[in-house]
Amino acid sequence: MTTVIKGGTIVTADLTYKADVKIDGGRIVEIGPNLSGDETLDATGCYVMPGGIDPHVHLEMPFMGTYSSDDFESGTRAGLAGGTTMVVDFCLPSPGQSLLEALQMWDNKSTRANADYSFHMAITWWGEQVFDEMEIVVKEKGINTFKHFMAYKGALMVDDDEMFSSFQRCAALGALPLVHAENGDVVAQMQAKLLAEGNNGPEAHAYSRPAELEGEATNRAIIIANAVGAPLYVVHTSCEQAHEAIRRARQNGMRVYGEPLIQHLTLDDSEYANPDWDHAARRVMSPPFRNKLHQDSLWAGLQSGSLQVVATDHCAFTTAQKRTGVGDFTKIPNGTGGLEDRMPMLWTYGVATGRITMNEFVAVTSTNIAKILNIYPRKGAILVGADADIVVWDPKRSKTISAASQQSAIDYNVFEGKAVTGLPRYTLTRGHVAIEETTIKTREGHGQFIAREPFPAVSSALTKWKEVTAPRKVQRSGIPASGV
Ligand SMILES: NC(=O)NCCC(=O)O
Ligand SMILES: [Zn+2]
Ligand SMILES: [Zn+2]
Repeated sequence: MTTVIKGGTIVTADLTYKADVKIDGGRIVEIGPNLSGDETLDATGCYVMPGGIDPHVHLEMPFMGTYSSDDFESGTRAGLAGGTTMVVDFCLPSPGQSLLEALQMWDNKSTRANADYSFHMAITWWGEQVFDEMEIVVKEKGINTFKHFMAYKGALMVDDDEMFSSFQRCAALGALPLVHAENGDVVAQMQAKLLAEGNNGPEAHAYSRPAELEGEATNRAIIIANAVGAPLYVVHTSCEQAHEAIRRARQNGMRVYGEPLIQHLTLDDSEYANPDWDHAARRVMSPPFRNKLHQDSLWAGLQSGSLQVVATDHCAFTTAQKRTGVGDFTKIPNGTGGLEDRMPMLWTYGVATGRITMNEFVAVTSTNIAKILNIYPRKGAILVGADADIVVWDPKRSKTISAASQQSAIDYNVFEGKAVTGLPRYTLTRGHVAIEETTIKTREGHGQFIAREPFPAVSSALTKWKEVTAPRKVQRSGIPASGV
């Protein structure tokens, strides 16, 4: 059966034009005027864009003694409702656990996904087994990205030694290292000091993770990546200090990418001063929300191209889960939701305000990350042959965000009460119409794992450059006698 999206304006990262889109077998088969098919979707007054890709989500994540409450079913349903057609989750081996064994656990969890997905592999410890299994992960399991937590001391954190070894292995395999950049040692000390001083509320979470600690760690990760000749992707870049490090590295010719979150772009640290403990705790995430100057920096990065991707780090915990940390902020599970709201919030606060163009919106919500993850143009494109992961975006549809009507499994929404204009009329996942305005037609299990090849071009360029600039022993004909 063929489907035609008719009467809309196609908006991609670099083009805006009027055309119909014909879909067959889950792929785009024709783009042009006056197309017809078995089924027609009316896109009059709408923009036809690549579905969003959220490269940073944690569905059913085991973390801080509990599991994040959205699983692959509710999480991908929430994503589709907001125009996101693919997510990338993080496979997290426990320290000492085989990467392949952990991957099997993540494979089991993801079978209920409504939309396509992929995994990043986390490096949570280092040894010969990890070194060997990284090759299998890249060459046989279709994963070309490895995540490193520079925070969460005593849990997921790795040190500089481990990062250097892992980044080196990434470079050799043509894989991309990712970092959560915060100085975990100093954060741990600051947490202990704040608690000892009686500062145990959710606001102390923000005090314990100042922007300088993110900037320092971002810079450190960049320097390590550069030392081994690896590219680098910095997740949830939240502040000017981290952005500055990324900007400087890029100006110096390094392949470093930065990913602000929609939460950091639109919500600020005044939330932690709320007298309602639940309100503040629901917004505890790492890095924490920052002030408006940092927000301006992140927006400027998206505008100028020094930051490339807007994600959510969707990691949703219920109020009951958050309350584990009453009396001790270090026990509040870190994470917030955002999958359903990323695209409408970015459209409302980005495109509708004139901060970014429609084409830039497409670039930062899908095309750039599709290229970074090496899945372009299968994903992130409106092109013949691409997967029909499409959002028919109605710039006039509006709503007020509310937990009462959201798809996420949790009982609140950090964007509660925000009025957004710009919502999906239809969201298609490989040709299946999963969302028709407020009607949910998702199919559990429809989502497929998207394998990602390594990056031969980037890694061979960096390796070549490393070789050209490598330290060389100076050959000397005569060596003077020692002076002693
Ligand atoms: N960000 C956060 O607070 N929770 C999820 C885990 C992570 O990405 O650090
Ligand atoms: Zn993180
Ligand atoms: Zn995360």
